[in-house]
Amino acid sequence: MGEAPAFIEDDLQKGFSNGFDLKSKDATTTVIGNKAYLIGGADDESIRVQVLDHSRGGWVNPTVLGTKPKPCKGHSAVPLNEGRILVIQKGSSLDDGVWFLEVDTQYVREQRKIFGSEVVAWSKGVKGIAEKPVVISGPSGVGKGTLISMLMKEFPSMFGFSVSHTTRAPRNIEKDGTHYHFTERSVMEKDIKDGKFLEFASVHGNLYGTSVEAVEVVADAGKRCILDIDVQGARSVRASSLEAIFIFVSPPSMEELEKRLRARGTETEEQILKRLRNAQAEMEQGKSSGIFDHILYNDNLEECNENLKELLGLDGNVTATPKSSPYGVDLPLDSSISKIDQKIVIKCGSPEPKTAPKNLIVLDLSTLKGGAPGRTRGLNVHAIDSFSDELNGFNQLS
Ligand SMILES: Nc1nc2c(ncn2[C@@H]2O[C@H](COP(=O)(O)OP(=O)(O)O)[C@@H](O)[C@H]2O)c(=O)[nH]1
Ligand SMILES: Nc1ncnc2c1ncn2[C@@H]1O[C@H](COP(=O)(O)OP(=O)(O)O)[C@@H](O)[C@H]1O
Repeated sequence: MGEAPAFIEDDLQKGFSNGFDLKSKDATTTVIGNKAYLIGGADDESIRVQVLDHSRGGWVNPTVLGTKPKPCKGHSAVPLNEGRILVIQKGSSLDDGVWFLEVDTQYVREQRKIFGSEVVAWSKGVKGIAEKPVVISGPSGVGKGTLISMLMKEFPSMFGFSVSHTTRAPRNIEKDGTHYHFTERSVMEKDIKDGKFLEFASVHGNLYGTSVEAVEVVADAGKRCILDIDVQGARSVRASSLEAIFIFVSPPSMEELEKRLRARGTETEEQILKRLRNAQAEMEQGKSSGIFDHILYNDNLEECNENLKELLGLDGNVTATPKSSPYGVDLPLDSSISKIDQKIVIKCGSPEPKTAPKNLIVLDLSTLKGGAPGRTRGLNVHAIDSFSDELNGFNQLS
């Protein structure tokens, strides 16, 4: 950050004069350390990013991960720290226009090792913090799906289901996009390689996985996410940056588990035997791996449902967390931006108290959570006028 090193200035000049593929006049250049990040122009229907890396001998097209912003009518870019650039899209609504380009966060560093090349990752800025997701694991036939359905039926506005991807064939009653995203193995493998999955595992001979988007859309809807995933998946989530509550559902006995699995009547004999064999290992791992915060015994279904609600703090009078309301503010086309500590001030138009009483937008970044490959949550935004006491310290503003 700060002044660009002289060689970067040189290379930037060369980059432009060499006609490096920079078509947009709205592009910005942000220097962090020994690299410059050129943001602007369209690429695959998203904003293009190019990196000037002196140690690699010039401009490189990085692998761009995360959910990408659509091209816009210009943007402002502000380096926040060594790892992230704040990008504010002009002319969009505040709900859609605040983005973070991660250039050296832990996630980006990990992905750089995997790809063996330059990596940057986009993450959308979102208001409010999501409640901790609930991970539910347990052997096939123990009653996970039944318990989750009961919970979602009783608290429809509170919980949302993380719809996994799987390569297994749909059962009769299962709908694509509701129970699972049924998918081809080759497509899913490519998406895994492209970093679109939070976790994945091979279970009973099929590939299953939770996409980053599956969890984020539930949180976007202001709901608490429930994941029904196997023990390997739970272990991966435990090791990830997603903070969750981990619950293992245990059957009263292996005989009862077999009875339920057979009574459900959705698997062939061969599949049932495979699931029962895998159940042994899952039970051992579930009870001793240290992954799970709670073990729930599903003997009597009603009792188990009550115990699950108690674990989730739903046994008293509860009200759903209200969904955060949209900002209802548009980011101006013509604006200037200042940063002090963890606050950003966007100055819109002229500071006329009568005609533009709330002409400044303040983004408080001190409570940010999450990040690429998912959303960056906890953005705190409000509008003030330029005579507000809150501006003390924003001496860059004229
Ligand atoms: N790791 C992982 N496991 C999953 C995912 N979705 C489902 N599973 C697990 O895959 C296993 C098989 O699920 P399914 O085919 O629906 O059969 P069922 O458990 O017998 O209903 C279960 O243990 C699920 O919890 C996922 O996205 N990731
Ligand atoms: N406590 C219980 N007692 C008896 N049957 C149960 C109980 N819980 C679930 N079941 C039944 O067991 C079968 C397997 O349940 P399901 O929710 O599909 O399991 P999972 O999602 O863990 O594979 C279903 O037919 C369900 O109705």
